[in-house]
Amino acid sequence: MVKVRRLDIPDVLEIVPAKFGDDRGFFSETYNADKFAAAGIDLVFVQDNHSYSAAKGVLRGLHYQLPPHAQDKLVRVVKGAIFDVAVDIRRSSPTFGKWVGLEVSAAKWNQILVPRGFAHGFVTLEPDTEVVYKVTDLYAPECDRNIRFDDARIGIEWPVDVDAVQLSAKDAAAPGFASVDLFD
Ligand SMILES: Cc1cn([C@H]2C[C@H](O)[C@@H](COP(=O)(O)OP(=O)(O)O[C@H]3O[C@H](C)C(=O)[C@H](O)[C@H]3O)O2)c(=O)[nH]c1=O
Repeated sequence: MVKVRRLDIPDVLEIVPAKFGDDRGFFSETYNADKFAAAGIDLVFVQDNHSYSAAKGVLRGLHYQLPPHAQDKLVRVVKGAIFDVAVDIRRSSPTFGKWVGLEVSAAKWNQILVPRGFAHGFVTLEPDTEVVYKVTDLYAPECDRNIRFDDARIGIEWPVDVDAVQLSAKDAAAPGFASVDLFD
């Protein structure tokens, strides 16, 4: 049984797979193509990613890949917790420029589906956080783009002190929303 909930931007989904506990621990099918398709998530994933962030307040994003290598992302947290954000960057969308956020954590055992056409980012809420995610297209650096996490036009309400986040050099130098390549 896979529970699926549409977030305020309905293309972005929260997924909670079943978790079977016993006196040894637990077992969970964290992805099952048939069960996810039956729940409306009919995607073919071609790459798995795993990132570890040592500190609370590590912020990765906002990132996306342009077509022809746009990626849908199925994100979950195997240790710790993140505040995950998806930003609609499809010009033709009624929610263009809008963002939605969700706490994703090992404790909640939830996942977020961030479709292609969205910029993605997260900030860690705990130290030693490990994020694993499946993507529907391979890494293509030439199509990789980023947007400033604190762009005022998007107005993401990060639940951390944004003056104290830890960024990669690439993300610290990211352009503003007004000057990036978008989706049609
Ligand atoms: C994304 C990616 C990166 N890399 C290499 C490139 C760099 O040498 C190194 C770190 O890459 P980056 O700093 O882009 O990693 P993150 O800041 O965690 O970026 C990711 O985090 C945000 C939240 C995302 O949604 C994307 O999946 C991705 O952009 O891994 C690869 O070899 N393959 C890949 O698919």
